[in-house]
Amino acid sequence: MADFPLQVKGLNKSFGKAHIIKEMSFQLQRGQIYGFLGPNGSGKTTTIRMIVSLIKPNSGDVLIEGKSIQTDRKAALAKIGAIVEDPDLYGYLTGQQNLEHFARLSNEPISKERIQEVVALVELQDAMKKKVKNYSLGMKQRLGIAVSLLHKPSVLILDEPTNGLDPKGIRDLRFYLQRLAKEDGVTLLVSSHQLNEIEMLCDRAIVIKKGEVVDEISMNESQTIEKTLTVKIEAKPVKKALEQLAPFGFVKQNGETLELEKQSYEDIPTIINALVKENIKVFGVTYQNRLEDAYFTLTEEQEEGVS
Ligand SMILES: Nc1ncnc2c1ncn2[C@@H]1O[C@H](COP(=O)(O)OP(=O)(O)OP(=O)(O)O)[C@@H](O)[C@H]1O
Repeated sequence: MADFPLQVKGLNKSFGKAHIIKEMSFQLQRGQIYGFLGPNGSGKTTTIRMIVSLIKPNSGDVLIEGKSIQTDRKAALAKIGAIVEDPDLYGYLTGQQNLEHFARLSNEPISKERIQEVVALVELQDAMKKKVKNYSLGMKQRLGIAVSLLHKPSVLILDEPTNGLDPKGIRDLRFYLQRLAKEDGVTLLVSSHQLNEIEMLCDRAIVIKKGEVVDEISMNESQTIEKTLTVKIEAKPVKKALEQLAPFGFVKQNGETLELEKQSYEDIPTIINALVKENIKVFGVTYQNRLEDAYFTLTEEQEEGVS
């Protein structure tokens, strides 16, 4: 039987007359990392706030490990961890003191060993005696994750966790989160606007628009199918470039730009070389990956058909 630690069932939410979330339903498989994508204002944060019971839906339910957030709230929340807004850390306390403080606040007893475990998980051992006000943003983010993991949740929800992180911070975070999923079987839902990051981090992505799920995309497919890029090339003379690109696959001409579908990243230099060696002038090369393509198709082009 399929194992879904988080099930969102027919959620609706209105603010005043505005119907913001409409029959939102999706479910997450255990140990998988899900991206939660959608344009600004599409309802990601509102949905997440309902999942973690910060606000009440008008109708529908959320089941966490089968427990209803409506009728069995305490049991449901015992299995979920989240960072929705900036984690509420105390700057004048050390990392260790912060963790001890949040451990005391927890409904369930949390052992000293568990504190050490979560510190090791986010690799903050060396920073435990340091005051949090002296932490980098990435370290604060990791401490926030450690706090949210104290009570051993099986589902972890992160709302735009890479906001403000530098590239190294983003990469480190990705490694911790992937380890959590693969080694500890934690199921993650991560909202973000960084499509490349979501593609690297996640197994699947749920795409929403105007408060409704429009699709669920598997990232594994895009990783296993090697040739996923649409390469766009501006080159002159266009006709000659078109001839040179033909052996690489289907070429679409869009004004001065040639679009070569289903290419792999590693092939880009070979493609450019084929043009340059024929004295064709290359003015620009861009590429779009599959998630980006899918995202824009789902959230923009459909717009005309709707409303
Ligand atoms: N408390 C509230 N009162 C009234 N309207 C609200 C409230 N919270 C959210 N909204 C509205 O609900 C809609 C969805 O907002 P939400 O923050 O969930 O979107 P989002 O997908 O998380 O956006 P972003 O990507 O910009 O963070 C927006 O139109 C927002 O103005």
